[in-house]
Amino acid sequence: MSSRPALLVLEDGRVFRGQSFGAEGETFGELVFSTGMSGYQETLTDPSYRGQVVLMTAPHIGNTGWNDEDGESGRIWVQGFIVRDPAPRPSNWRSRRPLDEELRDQGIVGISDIDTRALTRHVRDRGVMRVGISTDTLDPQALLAKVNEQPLMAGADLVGDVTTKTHYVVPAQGEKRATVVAVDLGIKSMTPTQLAARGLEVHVVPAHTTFEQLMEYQPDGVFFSNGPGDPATATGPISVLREVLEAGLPYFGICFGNQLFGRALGLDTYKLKFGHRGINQPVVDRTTGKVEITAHNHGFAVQAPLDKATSTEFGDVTVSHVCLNDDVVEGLELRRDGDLVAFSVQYHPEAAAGPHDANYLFDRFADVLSAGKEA
Ligand SMILES: NC(=O)CC[C@H](N)C(=O)O
Repeated sequence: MSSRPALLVLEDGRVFRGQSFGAEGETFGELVFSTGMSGYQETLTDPSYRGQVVLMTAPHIGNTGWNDEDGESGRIWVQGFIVRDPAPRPSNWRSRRPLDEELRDQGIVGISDIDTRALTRHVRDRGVMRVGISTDTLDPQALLAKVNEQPLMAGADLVGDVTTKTHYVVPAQGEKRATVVAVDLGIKSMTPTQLAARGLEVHVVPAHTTFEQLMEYQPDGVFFSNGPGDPATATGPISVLREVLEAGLPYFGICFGNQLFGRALGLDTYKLKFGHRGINQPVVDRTTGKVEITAHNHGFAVQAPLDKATSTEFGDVTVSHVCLNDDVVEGLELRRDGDLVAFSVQYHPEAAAGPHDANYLFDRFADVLSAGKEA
């Protein structure tokens, strides 16, 4: 591992000095922290982290190395990576190479050996902000000047960077129950697999697909994935989603797909002070009162009244799930004449990395699709 010095400067001028970790060079982005004790490979490869520099609050990172199975996509998407204490040697039967080597191969600039607890507390107090990490510019004022030139996450339209260029099909496993179009706003590889495991034939399509193009696949329902950036900028997918709801097609959305659902229904989204990122966030299902431990990665959220339904042109929308830490909206349900027609969650039922408590939501979508086909 390199012992070259690296510098980290926050947009408010706070400075941390550490060691180069991963690639050498310079990088910028929005600094966010993840509290997951495990799952760094999934975090690094989650397309929703486009534009962000991720700090792991767990101090010892890299223990299980890098394997060929746990990636959520074909590459690392984070803009930079911050750890306290990198494991010098991976130890796991699936490990193919050390994390540091993989970061270097993919050109991801990181920093280690800094007080990640102090940095996390700073972000919790002041809110997320832009950051720069460099092994080249070791003068804080010079790096700060560059940090201040970077774009903000509010207003960032990043879906075009991560979406698939072409349509592809993930065939249904077992007997086919229905056809789904999954709009890729930054989809993770295991999400279509989870849908296919419920007997759904999944057509994954680029983010800019129009309603007419999407209907050519004759879907029984539509799915919108997770994705990076500010949901307010995704005006194209939002208007497609309004057409989907207008046509009465069942809908399921995850994370960004929850935020776009909210916006399609006329609700607002807003930026959280420091977001939710980790794999042990408690969420209550307000219908059953059951608590789920869930995986989160979101910096924006939907604004909706918790205690009453909001009537919209498409039906009545209610908040189905709420985060027990801070009452943030974590799920929405749209009913027409009492029947569930569309729903979404702000968290990650695909559970990569993370607990499987919320896996039932994929079953729920398959059931809504089957009910729609019978009607
Ligand atoms: N994982 C996601 O889909 C993230 C959605 C959005 N970019 C946010 O930060 O809130």
